[in-house]
Amino acid sequence: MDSNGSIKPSRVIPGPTNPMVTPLLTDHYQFTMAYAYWKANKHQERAVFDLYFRKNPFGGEYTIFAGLEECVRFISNYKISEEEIHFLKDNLPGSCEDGFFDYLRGIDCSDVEVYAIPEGTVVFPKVPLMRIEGPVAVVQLLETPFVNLINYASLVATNAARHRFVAGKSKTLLEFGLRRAQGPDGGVSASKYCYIGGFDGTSNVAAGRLFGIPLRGTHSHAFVSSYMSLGDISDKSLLKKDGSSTCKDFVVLVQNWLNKIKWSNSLCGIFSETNQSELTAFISYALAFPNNFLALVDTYDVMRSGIPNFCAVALALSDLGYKAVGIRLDSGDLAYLSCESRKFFRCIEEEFGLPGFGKMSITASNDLNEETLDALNKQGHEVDAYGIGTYLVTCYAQAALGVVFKLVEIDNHPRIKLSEDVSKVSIPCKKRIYRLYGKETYPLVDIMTRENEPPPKVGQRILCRHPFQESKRAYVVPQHVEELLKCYCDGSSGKKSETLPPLKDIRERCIKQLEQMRCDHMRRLNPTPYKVSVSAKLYDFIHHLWLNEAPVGELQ
Ligand SMILES: Nc1ncnc2c1ncn2[C@@H]1O[C@H](COP(=O)(O)OP(=O)(O)OP(=O)(O)O)[C@@H](O)[C@H]1O
Ligand SMILES: O=P(O)(O)OC[C@H]1O[C@H](OP(=O)(O)OP(=O)(O)O)[C@H](O)[C@@H]1O
Ligand SMILES: O=C(O)c1cccnc1
Ligand SMILES: [Mg+2]
Repeated sequence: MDSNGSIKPSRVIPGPTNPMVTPLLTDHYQFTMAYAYWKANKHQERAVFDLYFRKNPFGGEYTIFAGLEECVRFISNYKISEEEIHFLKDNLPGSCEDGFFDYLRGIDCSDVEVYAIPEGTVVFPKVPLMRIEGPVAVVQLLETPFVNLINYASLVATNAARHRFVAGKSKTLLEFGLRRAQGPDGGVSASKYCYIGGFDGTSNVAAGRLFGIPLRGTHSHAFVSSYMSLGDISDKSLLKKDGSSTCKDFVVLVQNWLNKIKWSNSLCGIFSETNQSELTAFISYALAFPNNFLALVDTYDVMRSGIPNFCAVALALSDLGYKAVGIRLDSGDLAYLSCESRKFFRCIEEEFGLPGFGKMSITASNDLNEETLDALNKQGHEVDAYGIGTYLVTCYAQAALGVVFKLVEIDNHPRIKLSEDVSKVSIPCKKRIYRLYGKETYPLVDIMTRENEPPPKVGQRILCRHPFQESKRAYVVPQHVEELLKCYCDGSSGKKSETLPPLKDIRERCIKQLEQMRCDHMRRLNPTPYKVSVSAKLYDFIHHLWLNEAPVGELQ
């Protein structure tokens, strides 16, 4: 790592985060195909594969590309162990010759070139996110793990970005999904990629340690209901924040405040007796964390118990020089309850002359998703932070991104995959991708060209064609041209490869990228599709190859 935390290509790149990511984490057919290539002495033919997806998820018109670092870590450490070779021998047809296993033993991916769009970039359908070039048998073995590593990562990062879009820039977003995620890898991956997508923190301690994501959390209903009465508190003393003296009985101080609130001018009549087990839990938590007091206020009754109890403890803490953090609401009408809680806090601020009390932080949770966040915005609310779990990490609204890995060239021969469904026809050739920016600062169109075409130039008009629809085309005079595919693994070609940036930089890139998109691509309802095009030369070539490969039908 250098001083910015970047991993230099000349240094050792660590293995994948998940130790389950090994050469065997692939489909059986990749090994049988590898054997058939080997048997036909075709295994060393140089193949180019594109990894891309066909449709943006969640009914949107953009996707966040994520998972690249794990792919680079995987192939930089690729080695089939002796024990794995034995397993393969036992599990491939007995007719497989020993020479094949010697070949597998020698594979290390050092001859595989990986070009990719930087992780955290906003990307679009059909555009290769990664271009993988190497011996056909080897690249074929990489298909399944690469698709696996990109699919969920990009899906959940996009989901996070969409939640951020609805919540707004100023809100704190916390990922609380570990318990509901699809297994341990789902949980840890969700924390990593939601952070990239714009979340601020996670409750997942393992993810905090692995990736340095800020750890955040409150407490649960079980903590509140585990206390019975004020008698549960044995040590009632609390040292003042400045260390000058100790309050011998913090419980009495809290009780006095509760009484004052109850009979105050502005709050009189809102509540009578609050729940004493809840009050005990809050006091206990404040004694443990006087600097970080945040209370879950909905266990019994938010306005008649949770909020007054919280305020009494916060005011007592304030007497001793501490500043409470705020509350969490986890049920009921979150718009209404957040507004009522805010009113209560403001009354306290005014009544007792405590500047800042009205701004106490309000966190909301409970089955939140894009729709509920949108509904809260429409109704008006006072929530500062959201804790989001199930809908976010399980990608409840869409289960998979549908990433594919298609052969586009072998031994310098461009290849195409045809389909009845035009959207499924692959775009042949080893390609370069450019993002063209217009007069305003936002991107206008992505254009794919053949590898050896001259790149688009600033100020020079270029024809951008829809890859399959003849009539859809436009001239563009770019004000800025960005080549998207960068070299991450040089395949021993000696080309300069990119460093793997730290997670924070990927997150920042993602946030900046989203900010520069034209807003009609981003809106939730009927967003405008972003244009993805090919050069005139590539267009002609696609259709030439298409005609060449498609058999002519015969009508009878
Ligand atoms: N103001 C609101 N507008 C729209 N949806 C809301 C609003 N407030 C909360 N919600 C959502 O409504 C749902 C309420 O869930 P549910 O009907 O299970 O009640 P609950 O509040 O969880 O009750 P309990 O926890 O007492 O069973 C949650 O998905 C929550 O995110
Ligand atoms: O609601 P999610 O978006 O999944 O966010 C995480 C949830 O997990 C916790 O409670 P849990 O759901 O385990 O219990 P509860 O529903 O009984 O509060 C927390 O209180 C949140 O409600
Ligand atoms: O810290 C929290 O409040 C939390 C963590 C995980 C799930 N639900 C809530
Ligand atoms: Mg819940």
